[in-house]
Amino acid sequence: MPNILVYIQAPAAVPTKSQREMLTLASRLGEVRVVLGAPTDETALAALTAWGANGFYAAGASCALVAPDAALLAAAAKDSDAALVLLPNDIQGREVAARAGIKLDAGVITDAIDVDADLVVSKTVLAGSYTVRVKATRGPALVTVKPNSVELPAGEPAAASAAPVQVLEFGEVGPAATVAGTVQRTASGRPDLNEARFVVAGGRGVDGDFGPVEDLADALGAAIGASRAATDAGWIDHSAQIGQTGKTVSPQLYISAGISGAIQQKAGMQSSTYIVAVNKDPDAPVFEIADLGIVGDLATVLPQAAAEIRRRKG
Ligand SMILES: Cc1cc2nc3c(=O)[nH]c(=O)nc-3n(C[C@H](O)[C@H](O)[C@H](O)COP(=O)(O)OP(=O)(O)OC[C@H]3O[C@@H](n4cnc5c(N)ncnc54)[C@H](O)[C@@H]3O)c2cc1C
Repeated sequence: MPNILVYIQAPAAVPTKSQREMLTLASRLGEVRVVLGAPTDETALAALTAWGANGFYAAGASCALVAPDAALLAAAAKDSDAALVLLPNDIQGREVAARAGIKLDAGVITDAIDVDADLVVSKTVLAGSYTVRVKATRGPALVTVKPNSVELPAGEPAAASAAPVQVLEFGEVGPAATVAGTVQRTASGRPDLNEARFVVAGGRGVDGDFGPVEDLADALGAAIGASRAATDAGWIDHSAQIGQTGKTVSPQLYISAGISGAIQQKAGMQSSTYIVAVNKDPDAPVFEIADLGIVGDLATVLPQAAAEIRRRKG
């Protein structure tokens, strides 16, 4: 059985969905060890063990920055003779993969949606228009996995006591930077946009009022996204931007409201499983990729949808 490493950037008492997906995928393929990107406690270690970790690698000194995390990951890959390393497909995961790839002279594959038993990786390319199968020709393959790609087992895993932690020393990693303080972001109560199963996104068509988008998102339990026109207008924070210069999401359901469907917007959402578009212009390009298109005013359509969802939920 090959040794597989999973990089867990921020371990917590309840692993995030994308962390659980990486652990589920890794457990299918081999013997799993987790590389801890930040110091943590017994509760988080026990939760990760329940999801399949057989051991942990931690840094002698505090990590949480890309340079030391990449050094720790490379040291762990050498120590475990790993055949595969899974990382999140976000900015930090990709950067750690790239830096560790250079240290290990190993192949880096991003945007993965699956890995088979021969460690052949399926990944989406060209804004989700194609799926290709690729294999690293050198080194442990460093693979960043897109959220919502791996089906989780039904129910919670049985509780487990924390697997052992091995502390690795890897010397100076410079440039000299350290975390001077940490402030946790105030939780919005909505799912994280990167890994949400449902996303409702608004564009210039909301005309400054994200109320209907927020209301539908809350009825569905969805995250909120936006086009660049909406974030540039200051109607919503830039962290909500989806597209070529924003986030890439692939939820099971993406509801696009008042967004024309420019190529740069499609680049961030085209691989969503089911796309619903609401636009008052029947010729809007977004309808070309929509599974369900609704021609209408979002200020009318979205509240109706939210009310019907709430009625059905009881
Ligand atoms: C290098 C580069 C990078 C870019 N990166 C991104 C990116 O990451 N993400 C991104 O989104 N864009 C990006 N853009 C911008 C992109 O080209 C578009 O300009 C942008 O996506 C348009 O946003 P929009 O669809 O909200 O606005 P518009 O194109 O103005 O479309 C608004 C739509 O709302 C509809 N509408 C209006 N009122 C209503 C209503 N009441 N009800 C229903 N529908 C209504 C209209 O019919 C129209 O189709 C980038 C551009 C460049 C050049």
